[in-house]
Amino acid sequence: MSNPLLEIKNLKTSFRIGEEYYAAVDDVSLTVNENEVLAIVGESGSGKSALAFSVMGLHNRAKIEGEILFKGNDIANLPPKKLNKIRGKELSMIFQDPLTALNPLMEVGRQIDEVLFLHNSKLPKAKRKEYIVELLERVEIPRPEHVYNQFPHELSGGMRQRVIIAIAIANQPELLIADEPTTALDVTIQAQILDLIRELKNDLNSGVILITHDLGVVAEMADRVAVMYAGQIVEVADVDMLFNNPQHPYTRSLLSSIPLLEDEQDRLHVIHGIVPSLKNLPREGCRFSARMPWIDDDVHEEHPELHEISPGHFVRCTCYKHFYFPEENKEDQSHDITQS
Ligand SMILES: Nc1ncnc2c1ncn2[C@@H]1O[C@H](COP(=O)(O)OP(=O)(O)OP(=O)(O)O)[C@@H](O)[C@H]1O
Repeated sequence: MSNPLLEIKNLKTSFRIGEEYYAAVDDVSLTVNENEVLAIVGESGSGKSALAFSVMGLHNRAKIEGEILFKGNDIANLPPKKLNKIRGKELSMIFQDPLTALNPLMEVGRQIDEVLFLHNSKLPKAKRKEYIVELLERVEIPRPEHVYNQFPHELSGGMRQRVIIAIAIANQPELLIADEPTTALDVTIQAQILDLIRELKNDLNSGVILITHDLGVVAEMADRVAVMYAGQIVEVADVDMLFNNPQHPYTRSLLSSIPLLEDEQDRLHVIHGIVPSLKNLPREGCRFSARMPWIDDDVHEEHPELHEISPGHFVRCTCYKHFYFPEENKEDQSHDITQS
C-alpha cells in the first residue's frame, strides 16, 4: 500500500468579491502518494490553480477551510514563518510562466542560490555554486557554468522552464506541484521537460500534482487523474480506468474532444458552453446539469456526492448512468447505463 504524502480533506478556498466570499474550490478531498503523479484536469476556471495555490499557501487573501495534511501535519493556514520552512524545500512548485516566475534583473545562478541558501544557510558559497552547476546539468542545460551568470531574457523558453524546474527541485522536494509546466513550449521540448519531471520524481520518490489541460500529457505522465469542474472533483480514477471507462458526462465530454487516430466514429461528441464565472457558479444540485439540458432533471442527485463505482474509481452524481451525447440516439444508450 502506498504512503499518503498529502491528504486534502474537504478543502474550500473562497475569494472575496464585493461583500461576499465565493468558493473556487468547494469541498475537495484528494490524496497524493509518494512516487505518484496525480493529474488534475478541467477547463479554464474549474479551480485547478486555486487548489494548487491553496496547498502552497500562496493565497493570502482567500479564505481557506478544511485540512491540508502534508506528512500528517495540517499546513492549511500555517503562519508564514512556519510555511516558509517547508515551502521551497519539502513542498515545491513549478510555475506556468517562466517569464513571470523568474526575476528578469537577476542572474539565473543567483536566483537558484536564493532558494538554496534559504534552507541551507550553512553550506559555503563555493559549495552552493558547485551544487547549482550540477543542478543545471541535471535539468540538461548546456554550458551550465555560463548559464549560471546569464539573465533569464538571454535564454530560450525551454531553457527558462528548465531553470524553473532547477529552482523547484533545488531542495529535493517531497511534493512537487507542476501547474501547466509545458503549455508554453513546443512539442519536442515539452516531451523533454515531462521526461525530466518523471525522472526527478523517481529519483526523489516525490509525489507530483500535475495540473494540465492537455489529456495527452495526462495519458503519458499520470498514475491517477482527478477531473475538476466548477470547483468540485467530478471523477477520480487510475489513469487507465479514466481513459478506458470514463463515466461522468464532463469527463466523457473532455475525452471526446481528443481526436483518436483509429477513430471509428465519424464525428466527435462535444458539449458546448464554458465553466461559469465564480460568482455565477451553480451551488445547488449537479453543477454540470446546465450544460446537458437534454438530460432529465430527476436523474440528478439533490446533493451530488462522489460514489465509488469500482475500487478507486469515484464519480459524482448519479446522472452519469443516464447520460448520452445529444448527437446520439437515446434509445441506443443501454451501454451507458452502468452499475452504480
Ligand atoms: N484571486 C482571485 N480572486 C477572485 N477570483 C479568483 C481568484 N483566483 C481565481 N479566481 C477565480 O476562481 C475560479 C477558479 O480559477 P482557477 O485559476 O483556479 O481556475 P483554473 O482551473 O486553474 O483555470 P486555468 O486553467 O485557466 O488556470 C475562476 O472563476 C477564477 O476567476
